[in-house]
Amino acid sequence: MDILNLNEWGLDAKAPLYIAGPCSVETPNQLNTTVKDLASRGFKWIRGGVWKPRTRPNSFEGVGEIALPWIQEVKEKYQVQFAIEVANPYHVQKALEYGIDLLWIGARTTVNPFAVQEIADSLKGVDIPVMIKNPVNPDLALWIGALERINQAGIKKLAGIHRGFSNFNDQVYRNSPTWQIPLELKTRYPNLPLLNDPSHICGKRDLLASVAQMAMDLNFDGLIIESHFDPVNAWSDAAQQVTPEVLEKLIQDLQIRSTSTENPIFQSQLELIREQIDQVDREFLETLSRRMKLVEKAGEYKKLNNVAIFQMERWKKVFETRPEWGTALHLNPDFIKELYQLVHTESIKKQEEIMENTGLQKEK
Ligand SMILES: O=C(O)C(=O)C[C@]1(C(=O)O)C=C[C@@H](O)C=C1
Repeated sequence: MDILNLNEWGLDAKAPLYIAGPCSVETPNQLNTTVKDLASRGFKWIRGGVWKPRTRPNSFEGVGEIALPWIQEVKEKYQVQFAIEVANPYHVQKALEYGIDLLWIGARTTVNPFAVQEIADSLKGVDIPVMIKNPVNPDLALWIGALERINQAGIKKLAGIHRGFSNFNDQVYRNSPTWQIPLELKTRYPNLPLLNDPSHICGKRDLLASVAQMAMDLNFDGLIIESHFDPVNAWSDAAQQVTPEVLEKLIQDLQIRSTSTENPIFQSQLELIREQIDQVDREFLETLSRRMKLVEKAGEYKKLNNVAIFQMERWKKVFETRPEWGTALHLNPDFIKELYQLVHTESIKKQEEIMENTGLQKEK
């Protein structure tokens, strides 16, 4: 993809870029009060939903295009850049008509290649930054596909927004962060600016700071956070918005880390640690390979005796004891559970291969 760095956007956009503002634009007064406060605290990029795709009907779906002249007014009054969500070519047309500075495509639109393509077609020949939120489901290819469609329409001021992924029963987050997906995106497209949206990941105010810090620790290029002058009475997403004052404090408290350092002592120390990690990984893989050889042996033995691959009692025991052993070694038991689930799946696959090479009847 042919993408520009944030500092090449020519819009005073450099990392970390903070975009703050209400979930939805509600009234001229709500917009004015919130933007005035944010601008006085140095926020130059404001967000505000005009059209709101909601999961279920009968919830507030945004005030619609009547908000656009209100936005124009606050942009002028407080000298801020304004970002809104677009979900179809009509939204794009209206946003451009009213001088909106940045467009974002929401998670529910990113999942639909037809919708994204229609937006892309309506952006041909237009020079405006576009940010694309991850699709609601954890599908990296779909996210990349949307970025490619918009990029192919000639948009080089392009960025991703990580807003987390829908989940069935995450007890902590509204949308599971599943950090490995945005990290994989960044690995594949190192110059693609990537923002984090703690508001939609957290769903509640008290988690915002920790997720925002995690994003900074992982080298995200900025944050898009919801802020409302009166969060509790917000018409949408009341639980996850914070006042401009709270937001300013949250951002001041963030530890911003650099990607690397020129400090030669740091470099040589890190190099030393990495050599040790290489060595440990070799030993780790040799151990894993030894385990797999034993699993193969067990598979051969089962084949000879026509015994089923899956041994529930044994597996239950393994799955119970390994997290305990891990805990004693200061390892996170949930991590060990995930690890052993993968290991067991691989064991079964290996033993399946062994069974398939036999003339004996496979038990189900
Ligand atoms: O104990 C066995 O029977 C094995 O084959 C090993 C193993 C494992 O990976 O630990 C694999 C499959 C069984 O379901 C249970 C355990």
